[in-house]
Amino acid sequence: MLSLQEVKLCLEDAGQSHVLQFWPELSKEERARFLLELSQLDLKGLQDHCDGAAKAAASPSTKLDGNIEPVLPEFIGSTQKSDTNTLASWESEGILQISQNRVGVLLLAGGQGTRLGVQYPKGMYDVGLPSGKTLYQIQAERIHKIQELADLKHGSKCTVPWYIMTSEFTLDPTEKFFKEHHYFGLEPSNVIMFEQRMIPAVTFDGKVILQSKGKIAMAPDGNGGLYRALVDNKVLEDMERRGVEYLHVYCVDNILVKMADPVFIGFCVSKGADCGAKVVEKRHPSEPVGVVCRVGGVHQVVEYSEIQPETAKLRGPGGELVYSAGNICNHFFTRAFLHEVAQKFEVQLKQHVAIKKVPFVDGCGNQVKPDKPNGIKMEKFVFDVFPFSRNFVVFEVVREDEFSPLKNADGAAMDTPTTARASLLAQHSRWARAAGAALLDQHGNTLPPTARVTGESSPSAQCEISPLVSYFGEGLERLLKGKTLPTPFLLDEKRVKELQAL
Ligand SMILES: CC(=O)N[C@H]1[C@@H](OP(=O)(O)OP(=O)(O)OC[C@H]2O[C@@H](n3ccc(=O)[nH]c3=O)[C@H](O)[C@@H]2O)O[C@H](CO)[C@@H](O)[C@@H]1O
Repeated sequence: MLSLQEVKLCLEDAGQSHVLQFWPELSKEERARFLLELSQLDLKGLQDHCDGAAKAAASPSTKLDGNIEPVLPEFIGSTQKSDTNTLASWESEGILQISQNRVGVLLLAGGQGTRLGVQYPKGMYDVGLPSGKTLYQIQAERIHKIQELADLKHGSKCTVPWYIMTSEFTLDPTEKFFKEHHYFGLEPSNVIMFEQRMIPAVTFDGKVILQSKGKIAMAPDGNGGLYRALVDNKVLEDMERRGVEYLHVYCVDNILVKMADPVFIGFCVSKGADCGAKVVEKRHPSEPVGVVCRVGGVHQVVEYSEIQPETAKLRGPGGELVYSAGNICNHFFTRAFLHEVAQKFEVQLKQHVAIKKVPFVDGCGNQVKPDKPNGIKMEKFVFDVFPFSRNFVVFEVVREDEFSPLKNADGAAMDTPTTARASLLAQHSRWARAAGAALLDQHGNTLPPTARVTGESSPSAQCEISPLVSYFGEGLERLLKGKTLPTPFLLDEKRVKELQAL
């Protein structure tokens, strides 16, 4: 730990002496805590960080759109446009890799979930399913199931390790939650939590913001902080020790996420890709999803906050959006590629500017909750490594099967607890019907097949199938064929036993 004198000098050099302006007022404990926090900061790089943030916020964002082109078809695989044999071969390849312990999953869970408006990590959210399961539980159970499917097919006893990137905001509650729930039946040593770095928020004139008299306002360094965090926490070494060659990286809030999706993994492995992204067709030009495209001939994602509206609105001859490859934050990486990124490219990753309302303490020591944006947070994005890939592929999937994110609180038009719940129940109703079941409403009337859920509508049937019973609709026919099922219907392991006993 640095001494107060050393910290003082560094802050002076960085033009940030105001950080210690309330030092005389702090208690002994507060001083010790603050000094520790300041010692852990990159004080040498502080001036560059502050100047860079102020400059980036002041300059208009670089307009990429002149150079933008869609991804060429030869780089795109698709679940909808491929025949059953091809899909089956990708799935087999993925399952084989999983059975050989070569696949891991990595959850990006360091975000603050501001839009959803909860004070706890988003993964702990319960969207109101009949089972009451949280996003974390659903994800854990899908890991269980995919391991089981691989073991059944190959006679293995495999593990899909679950790496979870948290931040100062999410680590403690996430750890506690997993402990309280006994890691949802997973082996704790196969659930590896690690923390991303935090960086100071800065005012428009390049000054570090004090959140309180003895604390700097810090924010996670964006989900692209992953690459530094992999090194800081020796995650790549852990992957190597376990023999994990392929990683499925995903964001926390998509209730339909297919953990270690064997079809996606199999597709990427068959193509010899080092990096891949799953996409869905964008619904409308202003949908808040990034667009996978090429800029100056190089694959990358142009984030929804950075694309020009005129570009987003462009349509092809058939009326389809030209930039329709909507990023769903589900990425494939080889360990070798991640290693190269960590060694060579991490420092080159672009910094994105987010202008936010950051609570602060003013010069007189008053706590202020600003009503308009006052601070700059710099973030790196997880997909900004795509340009460094030598063999990048895109995998197009069906929205109804794979993407329904939880971003906003109920009341918003889309991506809410209600729409997430509706998407999952509609998918499970489709599975039950495809397996040959009829679903009945409370009055005993047969419910019509669920319309394609657009996110806004409610499904007609409350049918939930535990991931411990089925991962993607498989294995249901022997249980449900010819059955008439009153809803709400919850197919969990207990119910399976009852059905088998009939
Ligand atoms: C930068 C990025 O990936 N943007 C994608 C993200 O946008 P979106 O703006 O929705 O991204 P979020 O803020 O939800 O973050 C995505 C994920 O990254 C995690 N996180 C975020 C910040 C951080 O410092 N640390 C961290 O781990 C979050 O916990 C979350 O799991 O998802 C959309 C799909 O739903 C995509 O269309 C966007 O292109």
